[in-house]
Amino acid sequence: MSDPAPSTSILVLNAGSSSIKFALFDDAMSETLSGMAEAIGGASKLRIGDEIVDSTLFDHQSALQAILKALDARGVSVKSLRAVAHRVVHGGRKLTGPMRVTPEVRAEIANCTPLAPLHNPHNLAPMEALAKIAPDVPQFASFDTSFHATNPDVATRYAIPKMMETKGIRRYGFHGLSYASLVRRLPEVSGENLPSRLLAFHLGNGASLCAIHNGQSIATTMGYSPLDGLTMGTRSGGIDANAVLRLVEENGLARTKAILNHESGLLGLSGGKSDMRNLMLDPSAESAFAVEHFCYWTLRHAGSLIASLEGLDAIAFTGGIGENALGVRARILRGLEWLGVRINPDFNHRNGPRLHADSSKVSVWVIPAEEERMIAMDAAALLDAA
Ligand SMILES: Nc1ncnc2c1ncn2[C@@H]1O[C@H](COP(=O)(O)OP(=O)(O)O)[C@@H](O)[C@H]1O
Ligand SMILES: CC(=O)OP(=O)(O)O
Ligand SMILES: [Mg+2]
Repeated sequence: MSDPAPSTSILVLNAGSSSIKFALFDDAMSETLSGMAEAIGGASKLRIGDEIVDSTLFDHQSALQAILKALDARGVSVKSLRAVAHRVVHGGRKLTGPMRVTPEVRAEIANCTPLAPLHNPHNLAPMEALAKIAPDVPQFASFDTSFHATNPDVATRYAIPKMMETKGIRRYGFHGLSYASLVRRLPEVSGENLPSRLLAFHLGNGASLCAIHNGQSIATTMGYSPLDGLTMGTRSGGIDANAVLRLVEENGLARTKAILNHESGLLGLSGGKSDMRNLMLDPSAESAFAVEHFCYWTLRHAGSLIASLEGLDAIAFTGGIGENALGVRARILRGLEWLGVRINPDFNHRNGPRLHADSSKVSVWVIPAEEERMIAMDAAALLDAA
């Protein structure tokens, strides 16, 4: 990697529910520096390249401070950046494509916080902090929801009265920046045209699937918020609305929100572990059940999306679990053997990029999520157009 070139660099901040990933891109869109604050609030680490520079990150705010300090120590001053570009998880109905961050945009992102409580506050806080520290540096936002704008109404409408729909109670879908980067990268990695019927598995702390038809999202497992669909690190995934109402009656609104967003999923099932790496190392029956629940529900949802695609040509895994947890991938792919999926175990051990055996009727790939590059490309296009 070349030296970071601060004055022409775009800094990308990608705050997930358990991590802040960051990367610097130069004018030629080469990544000059990247890192990640991971497992924030738990066994946290701040990594820059292969170096671990800090390990006590209590929350997203202290993680951001540690990132800015580490960048400064490497000669990268935020004040001299060309731009800072952010991932924003929920743009709601109004924020539908990449845009410059203005006070009005920040207010709308704040309005969408109830729809993505684990994410939007962490996306917004760095924008506000940087607007104070470096007011002259332009900031841009790219939205996880945008990629799913191509979903047909029948996929996005809940079967509830029209009045609710006009208030924005509908399915949006998330991880769109990851899926958009996967659509861009898959032909480059595979050396083949983009498959027509592609099922993408974004398996991270948050997890979702996306049915991609000729490069466009037609269905996805997350809905109104990133709570729906698969079993996740701390989120329940799909749960009957009447069960939620009963939880609210018995525990109140605030407690129920905390239970479903922060205390459920792998954490709730295992009795304390949300991190797939830790779960896979733990021999307890609870941890094994949590991993099986994750795989089983991923498969149940995969079946639904394969039906929406009317068949399947290719599968791609991405996200921290999708890219690294070979046992989870093997279990999920075993559950798809009825479709003619066959993998080469050696390829799976090497984390791909190709996983399928020659005899497979469906091609299977591991494509590292490049959300940061996608966000930097969006910001560069807006800067060039200005
Ligand atoms: N080598 C690995 N083996 C198994 N799981 C892994 C590995 N590396 C990362 N993970 C899992 O990936 C998840 C985090 O994924 P990531 O996409 O980084 O999350 P976020 O949703 O915060 O962006 C965690 O459950 C973590 O344990
Ligand atoms: C939308 C979402 O769940 O994001 P993450 O996986 O980064 O938590
Ligand atoms: Mg993520």
